[in-house]
Amino acid sequence: MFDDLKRHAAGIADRRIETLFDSSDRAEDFSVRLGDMLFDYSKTNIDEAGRGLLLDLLDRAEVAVKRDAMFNGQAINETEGRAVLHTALRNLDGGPVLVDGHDVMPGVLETLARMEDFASAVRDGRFAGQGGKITDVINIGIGGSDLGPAMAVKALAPYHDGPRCHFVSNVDPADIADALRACDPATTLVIVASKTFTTIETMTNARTAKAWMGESVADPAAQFAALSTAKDKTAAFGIDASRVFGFEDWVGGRYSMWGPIGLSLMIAIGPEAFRAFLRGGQAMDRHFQHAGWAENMPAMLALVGLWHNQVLGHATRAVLPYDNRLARLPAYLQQLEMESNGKGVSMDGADLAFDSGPVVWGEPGTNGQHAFFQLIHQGTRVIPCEFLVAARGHEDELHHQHQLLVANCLAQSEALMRGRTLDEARDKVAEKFDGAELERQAKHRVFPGNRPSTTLAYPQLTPEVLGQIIALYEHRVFVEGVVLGINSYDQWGVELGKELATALQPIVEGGDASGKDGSTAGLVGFLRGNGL
Ligand SMILES: O=P(O)(O)OC[C@H]1O[C@](O)(CO)[C@@H](O)[C@@H]1O
Repeated sequence: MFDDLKRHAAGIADRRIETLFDSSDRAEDFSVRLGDMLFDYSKTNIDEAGRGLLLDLLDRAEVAVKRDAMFNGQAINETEGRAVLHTALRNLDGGPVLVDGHDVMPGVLETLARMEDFASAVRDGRFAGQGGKITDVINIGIGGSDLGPAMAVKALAPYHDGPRCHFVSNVDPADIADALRACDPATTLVIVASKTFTTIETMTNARTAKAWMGESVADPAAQFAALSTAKDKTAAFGIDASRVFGFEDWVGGRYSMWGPIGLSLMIAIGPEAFRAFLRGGQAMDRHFQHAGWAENMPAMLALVGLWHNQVLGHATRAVLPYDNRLARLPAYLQQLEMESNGKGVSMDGADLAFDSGPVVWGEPGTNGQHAFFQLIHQGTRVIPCEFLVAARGHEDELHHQHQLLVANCLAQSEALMRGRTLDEARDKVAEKFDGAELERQAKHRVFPGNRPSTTLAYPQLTPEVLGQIIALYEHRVFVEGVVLGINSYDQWGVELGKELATALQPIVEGGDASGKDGSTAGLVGFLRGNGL
């Protein structure tokens, strides 16, 4: 799949990225626009020929056919026999979407309307707790039932005019305990978010929250809502059907924030702003479906990823939002990308002949600059960086501070590309040192440069722009997955640990650990000896 590209890469191995800018319109040529969003990949070593070979991948993998199959509701999640239709959740004014001949859109729009009614009632007090208007919402969920809304509530803080939102995910009792301590049970709404309504962490925390509420109010279940595909289980938990917001198995957990799983976000920012978020996602869908590949933002973002990870062999990529409210975006993308494309076999069960998706990690700038950027600039491994930056923040009175943020973002990608030569480093320290000491000191100040980065730039982090960004990354994952020939929509790799945890529970509660391996038995013994 990648042989031609690897040969091409070998041929340009010594070429420096900045020399590509000798052609004056490179910045324009090697960037993609959607409305007022810009994806700039000119600071990579991709040239015209390399881009041509990358674009060939899309045809060879029949990405267009598979993209259409996804939007048309075919069961492209082959190992689970399911369609993949999170796009239907934001198909606000679109046409019918058929699954097995049945149009899912009336159901999607009806659920959206019910969510809007409920969110409005919570926000304006028509739905109240047993002690009055809802002041706090606790979303209990994990993975895709947590990361999306948690990331988005933080991202859209300037639009947050509803009750406070708390997100509890970890089975570590510290997580729920901290949230409960901050809330009054009589004015708190608990949302249990779980596609399956079986996830051990979520169900354990939900029971803890119900017991906590039961100590203070007469009818704790009346202050619970549920977001799930499993209505029998939400009923068994005691949550009235009027506060259950269902979805179908064609919405994957990590793709689910556009529907009921986004309820906490909708309560926080209001139905109108939530619709703007959906509209942003839908705009990216339309672009992905209709733009030619070279002008197609998700496709080009995917090809840049494949170039860096599968062709050049860089094992990780850093996501670096110079937008502090996107602090949870790297964690969100870790699930989206790594749970989707962290697979070792292709769709037909054959061992993958190349690397699976990369390790994704990151932190907002400028914080990262004072932490791990040292390694990105001077470490021996190349880490492709993906910057995100807005033209303006929401703090108009502090715009000068925002400008400083932007200067830092642009400076980092420039520094990564240009680096600093030994001669330049010598000049820096020539006044202080001479002779062998000058050489030694200068060496430490050399930056190899030639390190690739991309920048996604947008006017402001509005709900609509956030929708575009999230849908952009979703489609990127799809394209990369299709080219790699894997199923991006299952997650069998999370099962073994879950099974072993279930088997270990009776052992950590005092059972016999002798059947376990020496390390596990030893750790149980140590922890027991220290209060387990
Ligand atoms: O929404 P649920 O069913 O509780 O699942 C939570 C998360 O657990 C996973 O299944 C992985 O364990 C994720 O894919 C999912 O987002």
